[in-house]
Amino acid sequence: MAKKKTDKLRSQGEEKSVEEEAKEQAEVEKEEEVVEEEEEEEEEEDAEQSFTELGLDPRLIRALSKKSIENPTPIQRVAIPLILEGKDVVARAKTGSGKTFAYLLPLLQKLFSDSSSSKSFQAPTAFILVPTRELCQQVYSEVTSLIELCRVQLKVVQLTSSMSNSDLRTALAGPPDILVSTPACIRTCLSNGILQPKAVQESLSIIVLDEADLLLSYGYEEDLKALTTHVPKRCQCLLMSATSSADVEKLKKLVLHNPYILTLPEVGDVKDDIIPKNVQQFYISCSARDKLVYILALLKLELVQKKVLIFTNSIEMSYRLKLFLEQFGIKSAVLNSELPQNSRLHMLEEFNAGLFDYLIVGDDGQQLQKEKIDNRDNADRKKSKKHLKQKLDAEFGVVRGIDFKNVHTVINFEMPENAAGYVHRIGRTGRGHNTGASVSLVSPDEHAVFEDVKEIMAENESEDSNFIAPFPLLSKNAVESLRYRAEDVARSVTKVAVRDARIQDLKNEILNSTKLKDHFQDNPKDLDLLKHEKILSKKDPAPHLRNVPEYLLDPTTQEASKIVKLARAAIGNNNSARRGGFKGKFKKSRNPLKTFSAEAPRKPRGGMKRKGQENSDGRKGKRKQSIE
Ligand SMILES: Nc1ncnc2c1ncn2[C@@H]1O[C@H](COP(=O)(O)OP(=O)(O)OP(=O)(O)O)[C@@H](O)[C@H]1O
Repeated sequence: MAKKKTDKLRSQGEEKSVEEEAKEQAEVEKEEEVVEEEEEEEEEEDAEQSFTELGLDPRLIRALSKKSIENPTPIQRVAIPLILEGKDVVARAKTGSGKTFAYLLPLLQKLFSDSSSSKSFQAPTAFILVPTRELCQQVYSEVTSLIELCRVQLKVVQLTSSMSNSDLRTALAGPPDILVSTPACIRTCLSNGILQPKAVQESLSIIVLDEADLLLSYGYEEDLKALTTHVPKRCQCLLMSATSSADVEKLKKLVLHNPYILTLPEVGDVKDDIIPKNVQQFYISCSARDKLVYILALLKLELVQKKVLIFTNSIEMSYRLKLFLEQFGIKSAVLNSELPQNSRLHMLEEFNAGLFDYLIVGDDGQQLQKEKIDNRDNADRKKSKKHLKQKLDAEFGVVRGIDFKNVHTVINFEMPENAAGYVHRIGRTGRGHNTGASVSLVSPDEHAVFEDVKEIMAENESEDSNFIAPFPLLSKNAVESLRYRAEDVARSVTKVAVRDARIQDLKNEILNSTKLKDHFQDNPKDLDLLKHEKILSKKDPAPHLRNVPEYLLDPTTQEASKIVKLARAAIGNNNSARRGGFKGKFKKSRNPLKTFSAEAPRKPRGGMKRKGQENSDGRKGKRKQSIE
């Protein structure tokens, strides 16, 4: 570059001595160096702007550092200073782009300085509203951990609609500084006089609507309307969303007074450019029947990197897959809407902590029914248009917003119902600054949805954009070499085995409850009862559990089943093998599901529940429904 400048000087036709030229050349070079240095510094500043430069409190920076988070993500770079300035903000950024810290960090910082004045208030200073209980728990954990690391005196509570009025009252006594909840629960608190509207008007200084694009589709519009009438004008409102849908626009008008809209360039429109660029996407075309062989090959031959999140479309298929993989020594856990809330959270924690590598998610859409809208009229809901939309959103109800940590690969064992579901599933990898990959097993009857997905990818295609390529690492021979064994084992995973596994998971959850352990210490007879029931059920299982009904078995499975029975008889051990036929091969302690220690009280039959006993989230016995 310096040379160019000197050439230019020459081209101007000036006659100079060699000495003068050398001097000039040196000056130009020096000048260039300075310019280059300045440019580099500017670039670095842009890319590496630190949390300190964003004006973040050193306590928060230290806390982040302890979590190995050193540099802000783009959304954090833009949002944090604005929120610190007190602006209302609508922030749209891809899933996994760090939106939670983008609002939590400035929110906490504001509360650090307000904490002394807020003590006279009768209601929390900050509300964080999310669509599901899982998200509630996730945000609550994140806030609690930051507060602990910062060593500040701030109190945070999470409230769910399933808590009794007295539990809600107890939680709100004080009051806490931060309340994490769903809109439905806040409405309950307001209408039951647990939260006084006047107190809210006086205290509330910041309200966050997280996963805003889901709040309306989850049916919270009326709840939000009920709350907004009590939100004071001076209250700062933040709206965080992964997409820019009509619902977000509606919500913006409903809640925000004078919003500062952050439209990050990488955020698309309804097509939702929300798959991180650092996720490589692959597909494998195969018949539905061959999917088990293919996934076995992928995992057994270690062709995908761990940790792996595997999506199916039903709980039944999830357990089938788990039992199938288990036969090959691949241990996994099933996350599904059937398991009680605390078990799901506990399983997530274990997966995130790296205690096991394969998590199968039954993305069955039922979770929504359990999670949202606790105390409202279902008949009305069924009639509403919203209900239809909720059904669609349920597609990613299990996964949306949940922060699965360090997932390297997402496998679509079954394709989701629609392209939006695909995008949300794939968005579980490549989060933060990580890279990731996805492999979708696509059968002929899933081609329509796959075509939709490809269309979306093509629309977003640019030089460094996403595309879906055939999975290159799996040869036909490799698949064929596993086919015989895989098909043999697949046949042994019967409907009854699947049902037993589901029931067993629920039982484990009951028996491993920490709170129940305390209860059993006080009431040993209750434990005897449960054990007795276990022994009885082992000795004398109901015929429909013991024997696979004929109509469920194809001839090969019947044959296999006979052989297994003969083999058992020959070794004189009818008890060691379980009804599923193979689960007993694995040690309890090594199965992640066996380590559940969910803290909620179980309410097994036989009146074991201690009066007033509470779940870890403050709820009183509500497990019965789940167990049944
Ligand atoms: N500055 C950062 N550096 C590195 N990792 C980060 C940073 N900020 C957040 N993360 C991590 O990135 C992951 C995704 O963050 P987060 O859950 O906030 O994303 P999100 O945008 O809210 O996604 P979603 O829309 O799916 O909820 C989390 O594990 C979080 O700890």
